[in-house]
Amino acid sequence: MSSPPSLPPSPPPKRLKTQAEPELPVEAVVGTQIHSQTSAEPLVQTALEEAPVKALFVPTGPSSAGGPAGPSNSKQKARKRKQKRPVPEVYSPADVLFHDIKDFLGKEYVEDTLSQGDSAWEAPEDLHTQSVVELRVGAFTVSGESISAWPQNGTPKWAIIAPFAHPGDLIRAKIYRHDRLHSVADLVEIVEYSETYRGGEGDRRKYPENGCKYFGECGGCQLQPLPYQLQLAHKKRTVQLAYQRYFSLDSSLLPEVKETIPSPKQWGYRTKITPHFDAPPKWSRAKAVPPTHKAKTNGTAVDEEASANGAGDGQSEETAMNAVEGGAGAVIGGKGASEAGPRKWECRIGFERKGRPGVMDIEECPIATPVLNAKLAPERARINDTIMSFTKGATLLLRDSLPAPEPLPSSDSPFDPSTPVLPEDQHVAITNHKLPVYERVGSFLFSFAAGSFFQNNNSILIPLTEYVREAIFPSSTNTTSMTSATSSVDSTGPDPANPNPVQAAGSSPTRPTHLVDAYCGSGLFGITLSPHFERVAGVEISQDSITAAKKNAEMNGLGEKTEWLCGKAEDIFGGLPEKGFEGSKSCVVVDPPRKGCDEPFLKQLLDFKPITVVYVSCNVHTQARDVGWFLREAEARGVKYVVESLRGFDLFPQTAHVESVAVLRLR
Ligand SMILES: C[S@@+](CC[C@H](N)C(=O)[O-])C[C@H]1O[C@@H](n2cnc3c(N)ncnc32)[C@H](O)[C@@H]1O
Repeated sequence: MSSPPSLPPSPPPKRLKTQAEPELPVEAVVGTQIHSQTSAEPLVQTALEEAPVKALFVPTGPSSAGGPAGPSNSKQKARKRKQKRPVPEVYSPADVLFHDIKDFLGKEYVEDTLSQGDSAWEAPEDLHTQSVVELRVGAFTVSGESISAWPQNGTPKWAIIAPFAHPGDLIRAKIYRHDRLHSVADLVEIVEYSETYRGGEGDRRKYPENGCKYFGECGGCQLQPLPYQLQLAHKKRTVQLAYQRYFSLDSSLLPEVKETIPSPKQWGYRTKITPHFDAPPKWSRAKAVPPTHKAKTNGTAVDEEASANGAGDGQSEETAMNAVEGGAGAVIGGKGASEAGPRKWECRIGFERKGRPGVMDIEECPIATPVLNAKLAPERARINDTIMSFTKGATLLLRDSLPAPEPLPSSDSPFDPSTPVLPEDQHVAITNHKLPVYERVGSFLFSFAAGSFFQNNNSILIPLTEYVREAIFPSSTNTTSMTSATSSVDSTGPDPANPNPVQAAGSSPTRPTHLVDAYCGSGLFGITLSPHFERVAGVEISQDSITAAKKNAEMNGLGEKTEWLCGKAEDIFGGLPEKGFEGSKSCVVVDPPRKGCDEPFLKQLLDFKPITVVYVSCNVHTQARDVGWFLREAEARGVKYVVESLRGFDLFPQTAHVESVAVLRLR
């Protein structure tokens, strides 16, 4: 059992007053540009000329530490020649960014430049790494960074990406890297805050007390400075752009993207956090106690994998030195520094920094639930006490759980849905990835291993599963789909007005009686939607997840009604027909990992030919690709599916992430 949470809730009160805040000017999002220019002054300033930079934002680029300014010297040139210039993998964040750049600079210009070979990689002559430039920001990228044109006067030929700035802001930014048709920069200063887009007292960048104290340095929560309604609008735009870019069929086949469904909790919602730390560099360990174990031997609280930074010893050292140069203070005193005393390495436990390697120290994370924040302090102390024994970096796991129910519900004595919902201050934090976590979703209780997948924002799971139900049974939702998805916070059980919707639907040939939960994990959709179906099957590739789903079904008294099938990727639907599941009476919920569905899966889905497909996705870009593929392949077989609705769900407020739900119906 963990100690009770002691941290106060973190939401900044001012931020919640969104009614009076401006609508998102859609043209300010990628796709349209603002190339306004207020100053006739030269907009480029090299680091040599530069006045001392006030550290408004922590510089993020790896080269921020300093170094020669201005035109490349011969070493730099040689390095440039050798530099590999990989074109980003399609659907990756870098590919999405390149689409942003393409939209911003103009498709024709970009395609023309790309066709000329290497010129897309050659930065304009007046733009050097280490130079500080003044920019009027033109747009937002999908990931929530700013994009500005270069040159600022005249036809834009190059884009500059800088964090933490908004369309319309006038900023100073320090270039640290060139890439294909763009440079990446640190934000040095906001000279003028855009009033149209943001501005006012609520602007967290002006009033840092309004938000997370790590904003400006931490790599997470990029959208945090935006009022919540603008975050939702940004995510709607992300869904629209993803389908414009990756759908591959005519856009007339798509409905308008609906408003993003908000998260009931915008702070303190995250039920799982995974802070990590680097191992101490060799030089710091030399004088300390010799290592007694590797991270891997700690089988409880530390994830067995090395840290997400992948930092081995050498890399840790480099990271630490970067940190001292960048002023983050991980190392005190330089090599052999006598005045400052012997150099000392400090352990940092937290998350990735924005735009630079290494971990930043985090004492609290305001998007995490209170019990996780309360547990973070003792976990950090425990690692700090033993840090010299780690030869590899590692990742901690903290997961919010209900206390284990006593007795544990079973098929003989299932979970009682009338059990009161426990208040948050009675939750516990689980740190061993093998231990079970318990979560309540409406009338159902779920259990899964702490290290396995479960959605990380419990507060939105009822609206999400309700929305999926309403999408499957549209006749009952003509007027209520939006309201009930946003307001139903108490239970996902049978509709009291229509307690047996399957029988009530009676003879309707298009009303599914069977549900297939594909990529079912521990059974979230299959179990929460079970009251509305005669039979439910979950299919999955992971045996552990299937075991958890089966147990969850039994715990909730659904053992008889449900089937949980562990399938091979190439035969994932194989076991369904013999269990009585036919496409003509089924709907399928599809919820794959970020890489989306593979072709064998989609082919099997098409062979199955369900009445409705509800595709829930944590990566709208691969979802757009898959939906396009599915419609095209169906058409080729003479089968017609239509995309009935598209909409984002805000599972991760303050971040740029959007969960997307597409509803496809057989015609
Ligand atoms: C995003 S999770 C969704 C889990 C579940 N629907 C939920 O909401 O909790 C994706 C799941 O897909 C499973 N998976 C990955 N590849 C698969 C495949 N080729 N076929 C079936 N399931 C797969 C993973 O094991 C994981 O449980």
